[in-house]
Amino acid sequence: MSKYITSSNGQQDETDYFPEGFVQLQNPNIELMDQDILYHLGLGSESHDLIEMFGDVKFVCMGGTPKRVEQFANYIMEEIGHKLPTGTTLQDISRYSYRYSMYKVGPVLSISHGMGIPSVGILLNEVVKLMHHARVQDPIFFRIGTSGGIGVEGGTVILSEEAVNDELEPCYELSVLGKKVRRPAKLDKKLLRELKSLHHKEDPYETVTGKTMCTLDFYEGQGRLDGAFCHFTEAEKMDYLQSLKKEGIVNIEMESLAFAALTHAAGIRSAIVCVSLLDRLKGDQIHTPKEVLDEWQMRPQQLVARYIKRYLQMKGRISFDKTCGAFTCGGLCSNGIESGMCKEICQKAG
Ligand SMILES: O=P(O)(O)O[C@@H]1C[C@H](O)[C@@H](CO)O1
Ligand SMILES: O=c1cc[nH]c(=O)[nH]1
Repeated sequence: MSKYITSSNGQQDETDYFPEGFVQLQNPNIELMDQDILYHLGLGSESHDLIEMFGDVKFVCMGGTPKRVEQFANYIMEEIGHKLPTGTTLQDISRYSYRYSMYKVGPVLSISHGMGIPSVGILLNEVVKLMHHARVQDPIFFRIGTSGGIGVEGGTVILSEEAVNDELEPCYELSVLGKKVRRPAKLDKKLLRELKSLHHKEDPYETVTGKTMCTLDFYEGQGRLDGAFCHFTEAEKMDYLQSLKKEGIVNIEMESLAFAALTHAAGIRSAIVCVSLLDRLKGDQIHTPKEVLDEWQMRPQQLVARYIKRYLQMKGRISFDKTCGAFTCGGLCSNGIESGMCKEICQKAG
């Protein structure tokens, strides 16, 4: 797996490899500190044994609301057959931060990120540091979200090929010391292909791929006519949304840029799986009944759960082939599973 380093000008080079897959921080100050307080998670590098608590994490799954991530934690627990110690229940590890919710189910962390780039950006800073302090190796991050589709029916699952800003650039811009720093908002292409291959033809919905536009607002910022403020016409809105469609934008949401850019900057493979709540070419308001929305929100969770299950199953099926002296994945490779994924697991087992 390629890893990235960021040079002092903020540009990324795909030239270096971080040792052993540990998550590296691009901040020399952290190692010099006596302790690192992950304030918004309610954790600290001295107050908690982060290696003991989180060292076995492989997947970090994020979504906007505390309810969704609690639901995902319970769902993935069922799916992977994870058993909690007798007499215990799932606990929100970050409950005393009163900001984000975090649940751990074996190798899976399920964390809420709130709404918008600032909220997901703060969280990602602390989760990347958590991965580093806990010495987690090669984690994979997913955003499990909701979005507005562009020419895409409500209930459709959308896998993001890349995240773009409202100028359609795959670039996350942040002001640092009063100067704009731009970071590429890249998602992992192989992970995207693997997720796409996990759509079943029996699934009662479509799974599509395309570009995701990330905005700073839900109303005017997404061309809605139904906010408290609106100074454009229906015709202007439709022209704008049609122009997005022509550019290959399939959905709009509010976190993808920071999510893609910060995971990429940290050398972490990531993917964004959102459900469309409506087709924005047909309206602005979300009329769909709550029970239907709840069912739709399960769809990205199901796809990510399939990926996690398959990954863990493959891990359990690794064996050593004495004839060729290599690790093989129990015949799975010849059954159409991406060889890169097998290699990654095999190398670890080796
Ligand atoms: O993950 P969620 O469902 O929070 O993502 C989208 C983008 C905004 O955070 C929010 C707007 O309703 O939904
Ligand atoms: O239209 C939508 C729906 C969900 N989330 C968004 O950001 N926009």
